[in-house]
Amino acid sequence: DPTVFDTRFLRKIDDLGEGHFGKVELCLYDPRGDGRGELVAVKSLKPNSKGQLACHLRKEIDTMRELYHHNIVKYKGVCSEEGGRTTKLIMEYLPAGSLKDYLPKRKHQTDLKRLLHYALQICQGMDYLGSQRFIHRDLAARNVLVENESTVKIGDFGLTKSMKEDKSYYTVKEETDSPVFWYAPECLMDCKFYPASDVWSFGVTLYELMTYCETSSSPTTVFSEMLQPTKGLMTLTRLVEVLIAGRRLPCPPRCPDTVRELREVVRCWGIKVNVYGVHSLL
Ligand SMILES: Nc1n[nH]c2ccc(-c3ccc(NS(=O)(=O)c4cccc(Cl)c4)cc3)cc12
Repeated sequence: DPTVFDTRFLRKIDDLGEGHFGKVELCLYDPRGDGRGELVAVKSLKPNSKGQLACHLRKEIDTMRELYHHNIVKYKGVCSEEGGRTTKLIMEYLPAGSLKDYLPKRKHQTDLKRLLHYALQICQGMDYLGSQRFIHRDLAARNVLVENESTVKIGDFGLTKSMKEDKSYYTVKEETDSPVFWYAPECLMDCKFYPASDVWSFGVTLYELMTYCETSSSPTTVFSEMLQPTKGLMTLTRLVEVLIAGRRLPCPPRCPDTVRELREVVRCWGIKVNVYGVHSLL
């Protein structure tokens, strides 16, 4: 079975990213032992992670197994260790890394047309995800990978949830280390995630694209300055207050009005009320 990887032949080369409970590593899978094996990206839990997190990773694996799209990172298989008690997710390796790694270094070679081409591909990947009745819940530039200067792929599904047949949203039970500055108001206020919540996060990701993912202009930097000096839970309360007051991330320099309108007025951060929970900001 080509989707089963033997841990004996998996050798770590580098770190690719780290979440609260997991990590993504670049590994060489070299069953012939001649150093000419295949480079893969391996997602695993950090040591001493609690049992329920192993269940989360297995659910992420089950999700990725079902996804086939040009703008979604390819699932390659799994690698089990410790007698099957721990499982690692094996994905295709994209050497250019995430938009967060790539854009700041390529600012002068990336024009508006290409930024919007990336935005379109993120939409195409997310549209496919929605068509499979999944809500991503963590769309952000750090989770969008660059295959080459013309192609990007959604690269992490750690918070992705499937909507039950009879439901149009997902209720969060417990959440740690939440990417609150990418969250729509209904997520912050009611812990409910709708497909439209991903649209809000796409608006924040579009803002990251238009600022070339520069840390000085990042949503975290800008919102933290906006909310000073709150900390912890107060940040969440204060963030909801400023969003209800109508404040938003600023329009990046040289951002065309059409893109600003897409983000702020028409689709992503619009102040709308409807039964489907599209940003139920009053
Ligand atoms: N360069 C790559 N090729 N294939 C990949 C698959 C995933 C990733 C990846 C995807 C997402 C991240 N974002 S991240 O914020 O580091 C992250 C978030 C949640 C959980 C974890 Cl373990 C890591 C970091 C790396 C990179 C590559």
